[in-house]
Amino acid sequence: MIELRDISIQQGNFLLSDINFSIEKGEYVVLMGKTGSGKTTIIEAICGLRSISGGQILVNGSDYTQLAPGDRGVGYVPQDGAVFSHMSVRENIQFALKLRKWNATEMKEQCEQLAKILSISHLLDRMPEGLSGGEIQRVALARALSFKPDFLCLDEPVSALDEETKENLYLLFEDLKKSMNITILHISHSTAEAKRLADRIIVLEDGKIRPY
Ligand SMILES: Nc1ncnc2c1ncn2[C@@H]1O[C@H](COP(=O)(O)OP(=O)(O)OP(=O)(O)O)[C@@H](O)[C@H]1O
Repeated sequence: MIELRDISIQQGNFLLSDINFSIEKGEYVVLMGKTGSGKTTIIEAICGLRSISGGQILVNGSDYTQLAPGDRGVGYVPQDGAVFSHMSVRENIQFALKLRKWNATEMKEQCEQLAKILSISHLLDRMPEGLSGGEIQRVALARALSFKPDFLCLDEPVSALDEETKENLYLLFEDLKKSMNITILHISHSTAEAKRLADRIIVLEDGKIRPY
């Protein structure tokens, strides 16, 4: 279970305060809200990529608030993919595995299995420059899933994809939840997508979290 307790974040003139919500183990929660309402800010705080000015982030009762991003076990798919431009697709996908000292055979197997699932096997030896938006999203997803995270944060992960690829990814997300019991927090602007995937939808409005 992940719990945000009285989180406040100040960046420039933008302030979020007293953000409280929790997500049960294995639950799929979709976070909605107007553009600029602070959804990415919240997800990045959970991943340890934004500093918070108050409150606590608890995972299974342990305080993660000050933990380095790499020690949180959170897989993150940023809004624009944000793949590392100086690394090949394969190196991007294996990045977190290298940090975790997987051996070369395990890294190769895991990378190739994910690439197959996400239909990017033919891209493994390409550099990110020139990849399409949809290809970048799938590389980012493979990178986030590589180390088998317990918790996955998805920031509009299918926004650049065609309907058929979107549907394939929805099936993949549903399978991750069912077969691997991964806890998922997914930002979406699509009510249809949220209803299709979520166990629960929450909305960030006027700086507060409320149920849909
Ligand atoms: N470093 C920063 N300094 C000042 N303001 C910032 C900074 N980073 C983000 N903001 C502001 O914080 C607000 C929330 O941004 P955030 O990206 O979290 O919104 P969002 O809900 O994810 O939006 P969208 O749906 O458009 O992706 C925005 O007004 C943004 O301009």
